[in-house]
Amino acid sequence: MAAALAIPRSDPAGATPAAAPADALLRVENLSLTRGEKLILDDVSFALKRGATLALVGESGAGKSTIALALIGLLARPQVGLDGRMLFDGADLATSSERDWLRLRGRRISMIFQDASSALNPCFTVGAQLMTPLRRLLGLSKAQARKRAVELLEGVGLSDAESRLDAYPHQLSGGMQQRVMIAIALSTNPELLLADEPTSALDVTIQAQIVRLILDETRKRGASCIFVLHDLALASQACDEIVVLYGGQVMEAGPAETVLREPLHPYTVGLKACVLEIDTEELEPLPSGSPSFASKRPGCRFAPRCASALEKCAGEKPPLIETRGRRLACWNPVA
Ligand SMILES: Nc1ncnc2c1ncn2[C@@H]1O[C@H](COP(=O)(O)OP(=O)(O)OP(=O)(O)O)[C@@H](O)[C@H]1O
Repeated sequence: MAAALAIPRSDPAGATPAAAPADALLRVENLSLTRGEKLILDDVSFALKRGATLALVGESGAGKSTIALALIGLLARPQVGLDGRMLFDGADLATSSERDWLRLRGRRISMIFQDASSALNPCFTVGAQLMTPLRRLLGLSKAQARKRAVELLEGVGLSDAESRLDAYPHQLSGGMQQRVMIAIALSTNPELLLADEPTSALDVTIQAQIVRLILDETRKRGASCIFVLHDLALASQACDEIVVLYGGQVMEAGPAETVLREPLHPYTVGLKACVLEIDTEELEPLPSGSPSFASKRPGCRFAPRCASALEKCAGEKPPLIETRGRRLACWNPVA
C-alpha cells in the first residue's frame, strides 16, 4: 500500500509555498474549459516551480486528464472553449499555435500516458519508436540515436537493452512497456513531464518502482513533473505540491505534507479517509454522487455530497483563499 512506498520528496525542506512562486516554470491562471454546455474546468489556478513535482488528485471526472491534455496541446479545438492562461516559461500555452506546439510538444513538454500498451504503436519496434524523437527532434544520426536509445533503456532499468530495441511492444510486459514510454518521454530532456496515471494499468507490485523511476529520472534532469493520481497518500509521498480537484474546481492546494497531515476541505478529508492504512479498522467511503458540470450552476460543486455544507455552499461559489499554508475554497472548512 502507499504507506510502505517511502518515496522521498525532491526537496522536503523547501516545500513550494501555496502562492505562485517567483521561479515558477508553469503558472495556470483562472483556467476554465467548456465542452458544449459543460463547464469541465472552472477557474483552475496553480503554479509549479522548476524542478518540483505536483500531483493533481481527485476522483474520476474531476478534470485531471483534461488539464494534462491542455498543457500538452492535445485538446481537440475548437470543440473546447478555453479561458484563462497557462504560462509556461512566460509564454501562454492557451494561445499557442500549432506551429508553437511543434516546438514545444515532445521537446520541452512530454507526457506519459495511462496505458503504455495503447500509447505505443504495435506495428513498430521499440527501437523505431525511441529513435524517432532522437533523430527528428534532436537531429542525431542513426548510429548516435541507436547508442542513445540503448542508454535510455538502460537508464529506465530495462535489462538486455540492445536486443529490446528490436522487440515489438507486445513482446514486453506491461511494466517494461511503461519503462519504454518513460524513456521516450524523457529522451528529449523535457523541462516539464506530465504523467497521467502512469501506473494505473500496472500490477500493484511494480507501481511504486515506476513512480520512483519517473521521480528519479526527472530529478536527475532538473525537470518538473505533474502527476495525475487518484491516490492522495501516493501523491503526498511522491510530490511536493498537491492540487485537489472536484468537478473541475480546485478544492484545496498546497504543500503535500501540509494538505495530507491537516486537510481542511471536507472533500480532502473524505479522500484521506478513503486511503487504506495497514492498521485501519475499515475504509470510510465518501457519500456517493457525481458533480454536475452545468455551466451555470452556482456554488461549490461538492456541496451536494458534503456533510458540512451550509445553505450558502449551494448558491455561492467559495473563493480560493490563502489560509494556514495552503489555498482553500470552502465556506465551512474542517476546524
Ligand atoms: N472527449 C470528451 N468529450 C466530452 N467530454 C469529455 C471528454 N473527455 C473528458 N470529458 C469529460 O470531462 C470531464 C473531466 O474528464 P477527465 O478525463 O479530465 O477527468 P479525470 O479527472 O482525468 O478522470 P479519470 O481519473 O477518470 O481519468 C468528465 O466529465 C468527462 O466526462
